[in-house]
Amino acid sequence: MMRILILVRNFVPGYNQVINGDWNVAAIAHRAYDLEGKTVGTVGAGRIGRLLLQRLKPFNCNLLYHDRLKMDSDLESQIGAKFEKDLDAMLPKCDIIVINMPLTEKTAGMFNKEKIVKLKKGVLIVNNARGAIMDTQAVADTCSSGHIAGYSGDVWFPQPAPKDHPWCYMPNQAMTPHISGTTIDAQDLQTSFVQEYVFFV
Ligand SMILES: NC(=O)c1ccc[n+]([C@@H]2O[C@H](COP(=O)([O-])OP(=O)(O)OC[C@H]3O[C@@H](n4cnc5c(N)ncnc54)[C@H](O)[C@@H]3O)[C@@H](O)[C@H]2O)c1
Repeated sequence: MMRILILVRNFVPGYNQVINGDWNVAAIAHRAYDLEGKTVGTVGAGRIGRLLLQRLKPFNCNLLYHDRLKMDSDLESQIGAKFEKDLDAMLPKCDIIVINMPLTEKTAGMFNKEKIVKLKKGVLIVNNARGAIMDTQAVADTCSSGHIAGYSGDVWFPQPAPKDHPWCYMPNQAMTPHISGTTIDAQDLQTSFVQEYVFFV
């Protein structure tokens, strides 16, 4: 959710302006949008994909999901997302695509140049899942050409990312190291799981 908002509102260049002592609102605003009314599609609607869709609901977006499995209709209507059986049919409808499926033999390199050009020109992509689901160079090239207007995630291939990884240098990226699961709260939770396990063995 945070990564979608960072891309939609063009947050990173604004942050960089403050660091550099600049003040140029127009330079940020010409690429900043409202999330309301945008079409957001998740590729994978398991635990993370569903939680994302639930969090997006109050933003009044048009929500789509592609998964191997359709949700039961009660859950689908509660979440307010429409199932798209055919991924290639969903891709051109989305202003924002979020990757929430596992890395498997089938999904490795799935988002290659051929797939990316099926996306709307100016699409924003958030990859929560695994870096290797994307074709690294295809993402860098299509960010540079402007077909992808913004790319964010914390997953890379390989990890740790080498200093010369193409995603470090491509325009309009909002990448971080792999930090999603390492908040203080998440570490506390992991510690309590380990303590519970040790107590029982
Ligand atoms: N960035 C991070 O720190 C971080 C943290 C947790 C998980 N992850 C990644 O996110 C992924 C999703 O996590 P989750 O907890 O939601 O997993 P999950 O298993 O609950 O959900 C994955 C969903 O993807 C679907 N899926 C599998 N193969 C597919 C395909 N080929 N096409 C379309 N859908 C497909 C499954 O049916 C399932 O609904 C994980 O596999 C993991 O790689 C990343």
